[in-house]
Amino acid sequence: MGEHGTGEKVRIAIVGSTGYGGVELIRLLQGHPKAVITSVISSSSAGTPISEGFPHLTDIIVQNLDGTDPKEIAAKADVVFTATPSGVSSKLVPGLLEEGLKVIDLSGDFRIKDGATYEKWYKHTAPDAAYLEEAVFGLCELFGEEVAGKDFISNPGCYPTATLLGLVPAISAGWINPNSIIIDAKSGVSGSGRGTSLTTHFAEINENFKAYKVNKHQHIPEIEQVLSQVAGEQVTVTFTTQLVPMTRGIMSTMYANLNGVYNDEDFVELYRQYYQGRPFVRVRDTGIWPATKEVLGSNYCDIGFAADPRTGRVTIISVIDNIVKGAAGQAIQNLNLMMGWEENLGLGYTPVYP
Ligand SMILES: NC(=O)C1=CN([C@@H]2O[C@H](COP(=O)(O)OP(=O)(O)OC[C@H]3O[C@@H](n4cnc5c(N)ncnc54)[C@H](OP(=O)(O)O)[C@@H]3O)[C@@H](O)[C@H]2O)C=CC1
Ligand SMILES: CC(=O)N[C@@H](CCC(=O)OP(=O)(O)O)C(=O)O
Repeated sequence: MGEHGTGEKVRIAIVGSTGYGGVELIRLLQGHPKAVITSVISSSSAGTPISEGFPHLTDIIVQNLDGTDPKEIAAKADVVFTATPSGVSSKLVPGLLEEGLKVIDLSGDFRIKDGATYEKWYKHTAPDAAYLEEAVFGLCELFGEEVAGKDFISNPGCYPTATLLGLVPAISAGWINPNSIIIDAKSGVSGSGRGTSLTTHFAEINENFKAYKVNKHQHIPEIEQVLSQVAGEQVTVTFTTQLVPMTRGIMSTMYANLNGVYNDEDFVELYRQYYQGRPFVRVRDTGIWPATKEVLGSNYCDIGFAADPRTGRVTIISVIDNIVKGAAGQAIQNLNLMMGWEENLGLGYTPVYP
C-alpha cells in the first residue's frame, strides 16, 4: 500500500475515466510526483484498452479498463476519484467508502447538505444523510483546512467554484449586500460532459450563444449554501447560465450593490489579502479583466473588478477552466490537502496560450 511517508506513491483509481473529467484526471495525474494511476474504470467498456476510445492516451495508459466492483477497486487503489454523473455517484460511493477507500467525488450528489433541497434541484433520490454529513465540501481556498486528513471529499461544481471564489471575500468583509447578487455565467460545451445531445452538437452550438436553465440551474443551491454560511443569513441569488461556442472555460460575471464607497484598488487589495498564500487564485490589477484563455489547461482562477461609484454597484469577473479548477484540477488539489501534501503538488501547469 503506497501510503504517505513510506516513499511509495499513493495508488489512484478513476471511475468514469472515459468521461471528460476522468480523462483530465489522467492527464494531470500523469505528472504527479506522489500519485500513480493503478486503475482506470469504466462501467461500459471494461476489459478494453482506454486508448481504443482515446487514441491520445496510446503508450501513456497501457492497462485495460477495469470494472466497477468496489472490492476489486480496493485491491488496486488507496484513493478513488468518482468522475461519474449525478445520480450515479450517490449509489457508487457508499460501497467504495465501506471498502476503506478514500473517495473524491466530482458529481453534485454530496455537495448539498440538505437532502430535500438536493432532490428538488437534481431530481434524484438524495444519498443517506450520514454520507451528506461526512462529505467535506472541497472548495480548497475556503475549506482547505477541513479537507486535511478526511476520507471523503465532495468536489465543488464548476460554476460554483468560479462564482464563490469571486464573491466570498467581498461578502466576508461586508462590502456588498449578499441579497443583491446577480450572476451571469458562461461555459464552454465540455461542461456538459462527453455525451452528445441536441443542445450541444456542432450545428446547434457553433456561432451561437444561448441561455439555459435560467433560475433553475442545479448549482443555485450550492452557491446559496456557501454564501448563506459566509453571510450568516439566508442568501438567494439570480443565476443565469449560458453556453458559448468554445470547448473549455467558464466566465462568471457577478453584480452586487456596494454597502459603502469602495474603488477598484480597494477590491484588489482586499482580495489579494484574502487569497494570500493560495497558489491558484490570481487577482488582476485594476482595469485588467480576465479572459478564459488566460487560465486554459491550468488550475488557476483569475479575478478582476470594476467598482462603480455612479451606480453603487461592483462588477466582479472570475474565470476558470471548467475541467481543471472546475473539476479534475481541484479534485487533485483536494487529494493534496487530504494527504497533507503541498496544495499545488503536480498542478503547476502554465495556461495554454493562445
Ligand atoms: N465536465 C465538466 O466540466 C465538469 C463535470 N463535473 C461533474 O463531474 C462528473 C463527470 O463529468 P464529465 O466527465 O463531464 O461527464 P461525462 O459524461 O463526460 O463522463 C461521465 C462518465 O461516467 C461514466 N458512467 C456513467 N454511468 C456510470 C455508472 N453507472 N457507473 C460507473 N460509471 C458510469 C461513463 O463512463 P462509462 O460508460 O465508461 O462507465 C462516463 O464516461 C459529473 O458528475 C459532472 O457533473 C463537475 C464539474 C465540471
Ligand atoms: C455547460 C454545461 O452544460 N454545464 C453543466 C455542468 C454540470 C455539472 O457539472 O453538473 P454537477 O456539478 O451538477 O454534477 C450544466 O450546466 O448542467
